[in-house]
Amino acid sequence: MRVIGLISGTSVDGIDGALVEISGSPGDWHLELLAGTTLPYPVDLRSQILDVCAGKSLSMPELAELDDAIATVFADAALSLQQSSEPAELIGSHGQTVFHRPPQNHQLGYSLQLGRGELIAQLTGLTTVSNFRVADIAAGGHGAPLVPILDTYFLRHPNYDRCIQNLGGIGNVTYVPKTDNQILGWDTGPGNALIDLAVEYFSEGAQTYDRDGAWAATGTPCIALVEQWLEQDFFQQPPPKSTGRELFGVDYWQRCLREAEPYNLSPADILATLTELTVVSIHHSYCQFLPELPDQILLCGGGSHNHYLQQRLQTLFAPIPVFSTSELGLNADFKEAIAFAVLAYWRLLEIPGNLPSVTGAVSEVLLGEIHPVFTPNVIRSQSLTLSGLKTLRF
Ligand SMILES: Nc1ncnc2c1ncn2[C@@H]1O[C@H](COP(=O)(O)OP(=O)(O)OP(=O)(O)O)[C@@H](O)[C@H]1O
Ligand SMILES: CC(=O)N[C@H]1[C@@H]2OC[C@@H](O2)[C@@H](O)[C@@H]1O[C@H](C)C(=O)O
Repeated sequence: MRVIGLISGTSVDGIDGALVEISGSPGDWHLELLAGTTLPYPVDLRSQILDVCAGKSLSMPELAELDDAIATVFADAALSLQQSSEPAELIGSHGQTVFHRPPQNHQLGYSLQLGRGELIAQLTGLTTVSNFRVADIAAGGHGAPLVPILDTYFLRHPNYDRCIQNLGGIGNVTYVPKTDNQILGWDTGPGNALIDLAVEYFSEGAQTYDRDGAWAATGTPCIALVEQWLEQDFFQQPPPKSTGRELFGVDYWQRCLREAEPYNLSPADILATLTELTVVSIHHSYCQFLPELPDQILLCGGGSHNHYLQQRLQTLFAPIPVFSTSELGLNADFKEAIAFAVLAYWRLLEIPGNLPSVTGAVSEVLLGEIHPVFTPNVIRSQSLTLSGLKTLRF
């Protein structure tokens, strides 16, 4: 089946879309990436989303308008993906996280993704699965990270214990041992979110990220500050754990800037220090929470293009090799989008998509809500599901 996966992550840079041909059966899935695209958000919409992530209040009508504006851009990404390829049959849309609160004590977590699936279905004419995190949260889990199940199926190696490290706005790891031992995974802390905020501040809005890590590479990290920041509770907390811009967002960045003042650091030094926080927090969490260090570290997400960050990881983890999932055939830029295509497909097949050993949920659950396409007097998705039933032996 040809499925489109869509996501905008915590960097809020735009919608990553992947058109994927999925075939096979449980235990023997096959994936082919037919097309990938990144559609940047319109500047105004991006700044509205970032304001909401930073705590700005919205009235209910404003919330509805924002939800639909995001859904419309997601639908545009799905439509543009099909312009030069055969049409898709299904969409899995993660949406845009604007608020994430992990579960605490006996209080359920809360995670809100905007860009409603029913509007994407209407605008694209394709059945759309969305709201992937809520079922895991209802089962007591964090609802994140969800991509580890994809890593498990597609990146397990018989001879190597692997860590797959995503470097998005937030960083997260999947530990895939060579044996049938338990898969582990958690959010490691900041990925690029603080680096992006610093670049935007120091370039007075002219740049939004440190391309290839070139700016940070001209600075020197302040190790005393990194050690001070690493003492924070989140880094010491054992998995399951998840986080977001609520913690590693604007307030955190402003605190970093204040705490850097006594050290008289240049912008390049501050960028190198924030990059070092990402690197050291990853190393610290592997050393603390893995049964043993892996044989290989595979990078994905936009931060895998940051050469300085990659070199610092390589130096800290030497002699463990650090390289991109793209080198193994799983596109590092579209892996998350691919994952939501796969999860949508599994939702139709009624295959659970969460890993309780990662999210902390009490059980496996079906992820995602199915939004059919309603045309006058006909529910289009029924024919899709019925033909699916035949070929997939529902
Ligand atoms: N060439 C590059 N050099 C350095 N950094 C880069 C480069 N390309 C992308 N990035 C970084 O990657 C970020 C986007 O990464 P990605 O799209 O994986 O994040 P995301 O999906 O929004 O986040 P998350 O995975 O946390 O949900 C950008 O904000 C930027 O900081
Ligand atoms: C709530 C939320 O959107 N979490 C994101 C975020 O970005 C990276 C990390 O934190 C990860 O836990 C998750 O996204 C990916 C797609 C996941 O669920 O695996």
